[in-house]
Amino acid sequence: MDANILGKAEQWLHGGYDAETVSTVEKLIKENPDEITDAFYRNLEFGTGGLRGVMGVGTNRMNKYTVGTATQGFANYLNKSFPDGVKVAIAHDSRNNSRFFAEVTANVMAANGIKVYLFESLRPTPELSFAIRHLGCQGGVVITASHNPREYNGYKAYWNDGAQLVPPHDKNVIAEVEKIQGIGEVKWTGWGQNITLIGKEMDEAYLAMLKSLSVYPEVVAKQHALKIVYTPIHGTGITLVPEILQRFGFTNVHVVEEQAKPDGNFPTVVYPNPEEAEAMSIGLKKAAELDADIVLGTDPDSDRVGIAVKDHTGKWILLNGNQTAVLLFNYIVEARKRKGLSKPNDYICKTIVTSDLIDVFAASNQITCYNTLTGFKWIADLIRRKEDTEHFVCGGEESYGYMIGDNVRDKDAIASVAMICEMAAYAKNEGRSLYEQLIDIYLRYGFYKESLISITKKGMKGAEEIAEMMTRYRENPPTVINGSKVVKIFDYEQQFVTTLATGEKQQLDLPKSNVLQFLLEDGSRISARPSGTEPKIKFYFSVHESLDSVADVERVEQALDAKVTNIIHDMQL
Ligand SMILES: O=P([O-])(O)O[C@H]1O[C@H](COP(=O)(O)O)[C@@H](O)[C@H](O)[C@H]1O
Ligand SMILES: [Mg+2]
Repeated sequence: MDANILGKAEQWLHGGYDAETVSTVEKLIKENPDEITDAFYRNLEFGTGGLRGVMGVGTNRMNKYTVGTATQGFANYLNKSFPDGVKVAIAHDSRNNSRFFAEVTANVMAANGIKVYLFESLRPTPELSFAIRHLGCQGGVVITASHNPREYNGYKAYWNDGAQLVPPHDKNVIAEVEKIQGIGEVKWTGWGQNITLIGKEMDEAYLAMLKSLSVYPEVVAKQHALKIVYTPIHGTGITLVPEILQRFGFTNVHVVEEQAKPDGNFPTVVYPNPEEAEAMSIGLKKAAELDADIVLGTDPDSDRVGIAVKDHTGKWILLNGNQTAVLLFNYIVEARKRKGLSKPNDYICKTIVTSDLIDVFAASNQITCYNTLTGFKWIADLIRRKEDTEHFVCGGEESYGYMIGDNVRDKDAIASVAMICEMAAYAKNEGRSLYEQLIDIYLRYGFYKESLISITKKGMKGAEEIAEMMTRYRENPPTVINGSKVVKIFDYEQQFVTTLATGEKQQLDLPKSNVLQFLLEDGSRISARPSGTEPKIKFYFSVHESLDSVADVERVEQALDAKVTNIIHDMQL
């Protein structure tokens, strides 16, 4: 075992750690050097969605000590940044230990003289973002590892605009954390001082804001019986999704009972992630039994939502995040036009790994579409930078996250569920399904097909392998993929795009990030990046063709599927 790592682990044998932690570390040092290596080789770092790690002992794990130390660092930074006084809001999801970590966080913040608003029980992440703005807080925290597997937990940290920390704040918080010499420097106990429990009143304010997003309440009133199946997948969605659907006017909502109870063991699923077909399977079964119109599932902290609809043959299909995003954007942009609400400085926003179809849609509708790095914090950052000059309409990304309006500065599955159901009701009222609506979008702008491959590589060794894969692609990029020439390479780490035919390099106007994209002559786009939330490398594929008639859907779809298969083969994945 590396002597440095062992040294770090041995520090946990003294210095005030509790007896159970000490004996666990002792045992692991003797019996499981691999686990000690992974648990201590680094400190938890801010990734795409905050700190995230497996729960257990160690500096690279989620436990009372890493949560407390992170909070002490965050508190120090907040106190320095806002010398006139600091207020924070704290929430948590349904994961094991989430309440405990939320209370640790509240204690440490309060002990540092910070006024704390702690949600009395589990709540969706977007409500926390809303609460920060509503209460005029300078910061906030949600204890959640979102859709990660059950052994994980995490720490989403927010700034005063209700958005997750972006540079320089994330780096500055980490710098403060690194100054902390030992757990003795953490002020652990602030209970009784400065902690106010919040709940019902905040729910009411948030629900009222959500209700104001509705564009066609009169259509929902007509189509109130739209048959909706909803699963919270054992997460926080149960606290507000049925309520907002009722307030929007829907009367035929069926919650998947087997997955209604919040439970950090997520007993009915392998991964509590609506991106996984398996997590949606009980909902789909129920929908088939009921002959429902739509199925929706939210992740444990209710910031992402997956949906399923029926195709033209009546078969249930799961839509991916790109498809849902384009449907939703199309609905909102068209509705704004029809109602005369559009403004010349309206814009929409998505991430660089989200379908180019949205750029095409935006250009055809004379609305600006901005692209940011992966991570909703970057969309929120853009909104803040443009809030005095441009008007944000909606944003979204391929990983099942969407945001409507800017009252919440993180993706919001509560708002999304309500608006997706309103969109389905609107389509139904026009005598069409969401599937038909999607095909119509393809007819207008092109048939785009996206798919994602994630390769899991765990631990220190896995992280090194992922870094090596990225270096290989960077140093030895493919020149032809599936018979189509690579025409441009976007390297977001080096911050330039190279046109291969001329060798010309152009600057990319985004912060540095380890992402590579290959654009092919036929318009296909392949992106590669290490995940910032899980030990994975992700490859995104996007291919497209024009679609001339509904009768062609099957043929074009097969051709696009074949294209993706060939690309994956040529990339040797
Ligand atoms: O995990 P969540 O739902 O909090 O969401 C977070 O992580 C997702 C996955 O990130 P990565 O591809 O780096 O794993 C991002 O797409 C998302 O924008 C971010 O807010
Ligand atoms: Mg989530």
